[in-house]
Amino acid sequence: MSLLLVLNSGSSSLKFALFEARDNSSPEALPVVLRGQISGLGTTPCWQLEARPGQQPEERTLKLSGGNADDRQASALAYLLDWLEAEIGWQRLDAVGHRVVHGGARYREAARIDAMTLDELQGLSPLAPLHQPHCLAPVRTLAERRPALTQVASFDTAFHADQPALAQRFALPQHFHDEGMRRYGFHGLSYDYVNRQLTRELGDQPADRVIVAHLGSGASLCAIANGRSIASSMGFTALDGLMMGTRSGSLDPGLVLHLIQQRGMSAAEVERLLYREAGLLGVSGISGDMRELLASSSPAAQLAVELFVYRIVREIGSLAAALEGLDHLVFTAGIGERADPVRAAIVDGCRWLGARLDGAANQVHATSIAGAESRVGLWVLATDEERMIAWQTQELLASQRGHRSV
Ligand SMILES: Nc1ncnc2c1ncn2[C@@H]1O[C@H](COP(=O)(O)OP(=O)(O)O)[C@@H](O)[C@H]1O
Ligand SMILES: CC(=O)OP(=O)(O)O
Ligand SMILES: [Mg+2]
Repeated sequence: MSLLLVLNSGSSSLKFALFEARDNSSPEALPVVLRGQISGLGTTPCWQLEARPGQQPEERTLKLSGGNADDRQASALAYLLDWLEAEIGWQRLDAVGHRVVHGGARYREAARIDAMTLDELQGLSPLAPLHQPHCLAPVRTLAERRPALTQVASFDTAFHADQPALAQRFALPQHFHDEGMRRYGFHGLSYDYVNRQLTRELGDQPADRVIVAHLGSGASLCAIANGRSIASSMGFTALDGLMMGTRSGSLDPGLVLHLIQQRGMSAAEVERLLYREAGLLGVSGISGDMRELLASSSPAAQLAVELFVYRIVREIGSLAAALEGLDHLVFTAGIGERADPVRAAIVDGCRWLGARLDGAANQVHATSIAGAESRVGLWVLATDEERMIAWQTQELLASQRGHRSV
């Protein structure tokens, strides 16, 4: 059996999955051999392994060395690589597919990683400091341990690469744009997968005007018209747009200048504030984890959740304008799939668009949560970035073997 290993470094988790490689399959058809994650890297690290044939699922807290999130990411990776080596052994793998958050202007589709690619992708780290170093760390480690192993990068940015020119442009002189300073958009593997699932739900009919809300530790929205990304709330970096677990999302660029010029903050201090000390964590002063905020009776926790919802509702308005209307709103990722009160508040804010919730369906996280009178389809669809990465990896290998699968 040929096996594909997938590694997905998010801002609060390290996810992994092992798939059986099968040519000519769709992403949905790839059989999963095992799957799990180390979650809660910013709070309480937890090891989770999904049930496998004849085995119970595992879930336990994990003691990881390191005082800060970066150190915990590194020890989570070391723990996982040791576990994988003992569990499957590298020699059984066809390839490893990695989620790489930033592909810049050059990487518009999945790519095999060689030393030059790795250096180029490493150069994009300042544009995704919470992700890019952690996405690339396992590539380096595996290249050292198993130099013959094929490694592939699947990009968060690729799904957005063909957005209309206006959606990609900042209001800056042309040369900045030519030098790569433009809106890229992220979470593209998730959007691609979720959009496929919506199309299946609609009887293989791509919908005209869709907004997908990927609400995890990182959060963004994507406007999808007939299957193609036409705008996203994230831009040049994954700091833009919505309020997130520890990221501020969009704020007045004049505020950044103020922090530097009037408050005397260094660039590194501003980066730390906006990426790691803001968002749900900064506003609540309690946690960047939505579960903890929903369980808290503190007014600051309530304010953080209200602001999170308010920003999403306003951004939905913006993307609905870009789409000239809205037919379907889809919730996905950690918060989108599991936090029914957050979904209910967002849908309430979208009543002006004709959205009406089926409260009972929402509470049980049903696939369709639209009330009978809703003019907008409302959906909860689980994302599967690992599956998209496995499929893209397999497609790339097949095309390089000279027989592209369909
Ligand atoms: N039952 C739940 N209720 C509310 N929020 C949840 C629940 N489960 C997970 N989450 C949220 O989902 C986030 C993780 O989402 P995920 O998509 O896995 O993030 P990432 O990939 O960015 O690490 C956590 O930070 C947590 O806030
Ligand atoms: C791009 C991004 O923010 O990813 P994540 O949500 O996995 O942190
Ligand atoms: Mg994620």
